[in-house]
Amino acid sequence: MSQRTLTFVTGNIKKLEEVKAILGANFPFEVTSHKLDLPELQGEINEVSIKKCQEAARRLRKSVVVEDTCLCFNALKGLPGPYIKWFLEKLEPEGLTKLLTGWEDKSAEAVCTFAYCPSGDKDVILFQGKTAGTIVSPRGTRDFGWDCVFQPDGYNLTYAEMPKHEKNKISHRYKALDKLRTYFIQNSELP
Ligand SMILES: O=c1nc[nH]c2c1ncn2[C@H]1C[C@H](O)[C@@H](COP(=O)(O)OP(=O)(O)OP(=O)(O)O)O1
Ligand SMILES: [Mg+2]
Repeated sequence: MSQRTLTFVTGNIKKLEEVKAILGANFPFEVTSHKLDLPELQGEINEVSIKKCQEAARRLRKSVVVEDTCLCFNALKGLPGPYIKWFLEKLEPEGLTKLLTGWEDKSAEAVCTFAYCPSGDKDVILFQGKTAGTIVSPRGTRDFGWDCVFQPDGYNLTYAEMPKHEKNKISHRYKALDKLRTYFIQNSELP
C-alpha cells in the first residue's frame, strides 16, 4: 500500500526542513511540499493562518497544510507578531534587537500556527505551539530568520547557537507539530 501524502504549502525551505525532521518516521503520512508564496492578510494570528490556508486550498484544489510563524515582543503588546517577516527584511536581526532599546522588558514569544484545510468548505483546523524567550543581540548562524536574536527561556544559547536537534525538541514549531501529529494519528483516514 502506498503511503498517503500531506501537502505542506510554503515558500520557506528552512521551515520544510524542520517539519520533516520533527515529524520524522513517526508520522502516518508522507509530507510533500508545494512552493507557493501566498498572500498574507493583516489581522490577528489565527485569522492570518486561516485565510492563508483557505487560499492555498483554493489554488491547489485539495486539502493542504500551511504554517505561519510570529515573533511577539511583550513590551510591544505582541508586535511585530505576524508582521515579523517584513520587520526582519527591513531591519535585519540587529534592528529587531534595537526595537526594544527603550524597553526594559525584552521578553518575547515565538508562535507557530499550522492550519489544515480539509477539501471543500469544512472549517480550518489550527495547531499552535508557543515558546517563550528573550530578544538578545544576534549570536550564532544566520541561516534561518530571527533565530540569532531569540534565546529561549532556560537556555544560554539562541536558537541559532543550538544544534538543530535541540531547537527541534523545544521550539514553537515542535510544539505545534506535536498537536498536528496527534490529530493525524487519531484521524488517519484523512486527508
Ligand atoms: O523557527 C524560526 N526561526 C527563525 N525565523 C523563523 C522561524 N520560522 C519562521 N521564521 C521567519 C521566516 C519569516 O521571515 C518569518 C515568518 O513569516 P512566515 O510568513 O511564517 O514565513 P515565510 O513567508 O518565510 O514562509 P511561508 O511561505 O510558509 O509563509 O519568520
Ligand atoms: Mg509567509
